[in-house]
Amino acid sequence: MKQSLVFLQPLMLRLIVLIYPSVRPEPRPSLLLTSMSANMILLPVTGCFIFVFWLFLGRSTRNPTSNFDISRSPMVLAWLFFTKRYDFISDTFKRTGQKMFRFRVLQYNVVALAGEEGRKLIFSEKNFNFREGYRILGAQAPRLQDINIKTEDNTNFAKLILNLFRKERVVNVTPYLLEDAERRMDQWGNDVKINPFEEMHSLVFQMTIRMATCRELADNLEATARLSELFLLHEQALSPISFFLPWFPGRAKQTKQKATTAMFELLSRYVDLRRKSSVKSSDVIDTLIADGYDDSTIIDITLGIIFAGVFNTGMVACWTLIHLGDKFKWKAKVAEEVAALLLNYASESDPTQRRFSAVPLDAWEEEMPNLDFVIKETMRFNLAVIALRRNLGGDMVVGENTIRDGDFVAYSFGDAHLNDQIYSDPFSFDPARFSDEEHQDKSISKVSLPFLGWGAGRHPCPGMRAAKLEIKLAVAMFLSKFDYDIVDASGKYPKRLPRPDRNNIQGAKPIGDPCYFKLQKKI
Ligand code: HEM
Repeated sequence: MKQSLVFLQPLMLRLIVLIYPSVRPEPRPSLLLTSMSANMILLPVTGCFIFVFWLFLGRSTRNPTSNFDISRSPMVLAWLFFTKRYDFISDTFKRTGQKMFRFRVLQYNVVALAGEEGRKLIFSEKNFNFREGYRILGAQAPRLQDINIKTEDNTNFAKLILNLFRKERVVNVTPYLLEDAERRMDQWGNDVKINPFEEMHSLVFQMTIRMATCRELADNLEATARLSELFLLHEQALSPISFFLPWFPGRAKQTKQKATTAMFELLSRYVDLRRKSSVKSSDVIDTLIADGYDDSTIIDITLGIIFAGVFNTGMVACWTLIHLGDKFKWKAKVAEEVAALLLNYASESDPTQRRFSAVPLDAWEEEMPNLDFVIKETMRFNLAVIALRRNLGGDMVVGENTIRDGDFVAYSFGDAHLNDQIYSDPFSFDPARFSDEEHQDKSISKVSLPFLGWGAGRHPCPGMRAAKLEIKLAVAMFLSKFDYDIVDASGKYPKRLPRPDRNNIQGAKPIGDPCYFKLQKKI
């Protein structure tokens, strides 16, 4: 079988090369099959050829005898890397007992790193490119270039975000974020059951839209809900095929393009509205207009911000409340902290939103140590990011191995966050490990970069201030408005709480039976 396939190898390559311009070395217009019907037949047939070709014949790795190289079919490795990324990396490190291994994902080499040295390397090496790492192998943001809309080059996205989320702008938007939170929570009512991964997530989405666009859009709940649906549609279109064969004109590509076009049209209306308005504000769209960006670039930037924030921020807020609902001592501590903050800065007789708005940004950022520990522990426990980079600086020798020019480099946050040499009993949720209480984890301070939740080294998260504030405002308002119990569909405390899907590359989605919050209004 294998021998006959070897014989067919050049033939298959020729066929692929003839049909698809994107993999052809040189254009040959006369041989291009252009009709739709021909394509509809040829695409699946060629897809099968590609599959068989890679499954059986793709080179495993350059040196299958070394322990560094994982010798399995690149197609199987690609599948594992797409569907079971976290498990595949952790299991392979466990099995090999090494701190570094290389594997092939279709045409790409990926070097996975582990341990303190690996961590320091990936976060500090200047030749490891962040953008290139995520562009091909990371979760895919909606991009206007996918619908053939040109934008200005915006290479320093991180710097732009730091500027957009500088202190005075965040201070201006805070009262409106609180208004969003209060309005939503009042709608939830009393003695009701809500699904946090829907209701809380949707609130944080609205807050992110407010942070990232303009107040007209954030105030329009219908338009915000539509945008949320479109992000979900775009996310759901991500499949192994769309990932590794982005040019393949299948349903996933069409869905992604449809969703991106609809997002573009929706956001265009608001950019246009703000451009025509005579009253300027400090909202992101107005700031970008004032900085001279064209409409497409403004939309591309806002899509990038929403994408960067939306899955993580909403998920961290939801998981924080799940953990608090399970750890009564911490729920009480954080609720007391919120009450003390309000007492300190606001008059008790004022309405809720005004009391919360009276708390200065510095106090939200610095005077909530218990909520800080809980959020940090939530991120340690739940976020299973696989950091990605691409080596663009030539071959690099690391110990006995070489990371070649063009290789991708991957590091699983779980290697630090769920490591029992750094965090005692890492699968138990215990915010005290970060506190100065006696049962803090002493080993945390003895290693480099033990906590990576907000990035580290050359790429710290520039959205941290905005994201942390959204989470704190939503959680604080929730705790001051409600007593809540976690319940399952039958109304009882769940036998097992939901767990984060560590293999999901789009964020820590819950797996297991759904759980709900049973709410009792306090005020
Ligand atoms: C809870 C929410 C968030 C979490 C947990 C989070 C986490 C992270 C992490 C871990 C990294 C580093 C990734 C790596 O090294 O490979 C990062 C980078 C980044 N984050 Fe966030 N982030 C959040 C919210 C946001 C928001 C709201 C924005 C935008 C406003 C944002 C924009 C970015 C950008 C642009 C980078 C890349 C920085 C660079 O290129 O140097 N993030 N984030």
